[in-house]
Amino acid sequence: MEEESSNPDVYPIPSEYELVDFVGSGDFGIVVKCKKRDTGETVAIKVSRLVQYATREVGLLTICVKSDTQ
Ligand SMILES: Nc1ncnc2c1ncn2[C@@H]1O[C@H](COP(=O)(O)OP(=O)(O)OP(=O)(O)O)[C@@H](O)[C@H]1O
Repeated sequence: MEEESSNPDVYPIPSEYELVDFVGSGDFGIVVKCKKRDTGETVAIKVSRLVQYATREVGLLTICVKSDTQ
């Protein structure tokens, strides 16, 4: 039986995206392959289990992007 944490149906995907496939899961959430409905662009969306995890990861990625562009 599929583990609940690996089931994309239990996670919200923004309505402008269509769910294509489940990609993988980490300690803090899942990653799904999606297609943007208006442009057809393929993207990976990470859905964190808790908003605190998302906030922390966005903060860390922001630091990485800033460091990379300096
Ligand atoms: N942008 C991406 N494109 C394609 N696959 C991705 C992308 N981001 C993550 N993945 C896949 O989804 C899986 C889960 O990613 P996730 O970031 O949730 O966990 P992780 O990389 O194992 O780290 P952690 O457990 O610390 O969160 C990854 O192992 C990888 O296979």
